[in-house]
Amino acid sequence: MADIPKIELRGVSKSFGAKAVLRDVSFAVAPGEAFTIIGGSGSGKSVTLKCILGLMEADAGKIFVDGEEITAMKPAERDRVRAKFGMLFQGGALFDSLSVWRNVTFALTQGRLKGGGELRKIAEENLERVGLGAEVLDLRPSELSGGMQKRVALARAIAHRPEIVFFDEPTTGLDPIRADIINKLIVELVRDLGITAVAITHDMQSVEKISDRVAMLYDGAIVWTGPTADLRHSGNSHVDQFVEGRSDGPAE
Ligand SMILES: Nc1ncnc2c1ncn2[C@@H]1O[C@H](COP(=O)(O)OP(=O)(O)OP(=O)(O)O)[C@@H](O)[C@H]1O
Repeated sequence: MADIPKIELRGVSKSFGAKAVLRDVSFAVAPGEAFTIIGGSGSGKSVTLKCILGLMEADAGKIFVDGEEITAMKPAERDRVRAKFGMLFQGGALFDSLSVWRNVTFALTQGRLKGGGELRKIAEENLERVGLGAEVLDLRPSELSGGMQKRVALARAIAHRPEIVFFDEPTTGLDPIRADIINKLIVELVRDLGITAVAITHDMQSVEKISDRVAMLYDGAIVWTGPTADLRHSGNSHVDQFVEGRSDGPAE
C-alpha cells in the first residue's frame, strides 16, 4: 500500500484550440509529501491544478488519487474523492458577506450539517492552528489585514481535515515577512496533520521553504523533477533561469 502515490498524473495533455497547454505531463506525489510545481507565467501550472481538481477535463492521460483513476469516474464518485481535497485559493477567496468563523467552516456546512455552536468551536480550533485568536471569529474578512486573511483561508482549507491540500500561489500579495510566516505555517500544518501538499508558485522562497520535491513546467511540459535540495544545481537551463530569476536564458 505504501507504494501507491497519493496523486499521480500519467501522460496528461490539454489543448485549447490549436494551442497545446499541457503536453504529456506525468508525475507522482507520495503520501505526506510536499510537492511544488514551478514555472513561468502561462507554463500550465493552473491548468494542471484544475485538471486534478476536476475543474477542467484533460484531453488525454489519466489522473489517480490513492490509486483510483478519477478521470474515469462518474460525478458522484468524483465528489467522494474530492472530499479528500482542501484548497488554498490564490486570493484567499473568502466570502466577505460571511463572518470569519462561517468562512472557516463553510465546507463543513455542505452536506454534514452541524449546529452553529459546534461549528464555531471548530472554527476557533482551526484559527488557533494558524495563530489567530477568538477575537477574529465575528469579524468580516475585509476587516483583517492581507496576512490575516491568508491565515483564515488556510484555516478554512484544513477545517474538514483534508488528506491533500492544494496551494495556489500561497504567498501572492504578501510582503516577505508575512510570506515567510505563511510558508512556515504551511510546513507545520503539513507535518502536524500528515497532509499531502501540492503547490503551484513562482515564489522561489516559498518553493524552497515548503517543498520536499519540485517539478518544473515549461511550455506545458515537465522539463525537470527533483528534490528541492537539488534545485540550485539541477543541471537544467530552464530551472537555472527560473531559480536565478534571469531574463536571459532558454525562456525568452
Ligand atoms: N480556459 C482557457 N481557455 C483558453 N486558454 C486557456 C484557458 N486556461 C488557460 N489557458 C491558456 O493555457 C496556458 C497555461 O495557462 P495557466 O493558467 O495554466 O498558466 P500558469 O502557469 O498558471 O500561469 P500564471 O503563473 O500566469 O498563473 C496559457 O497560455 C493560458 O492562456
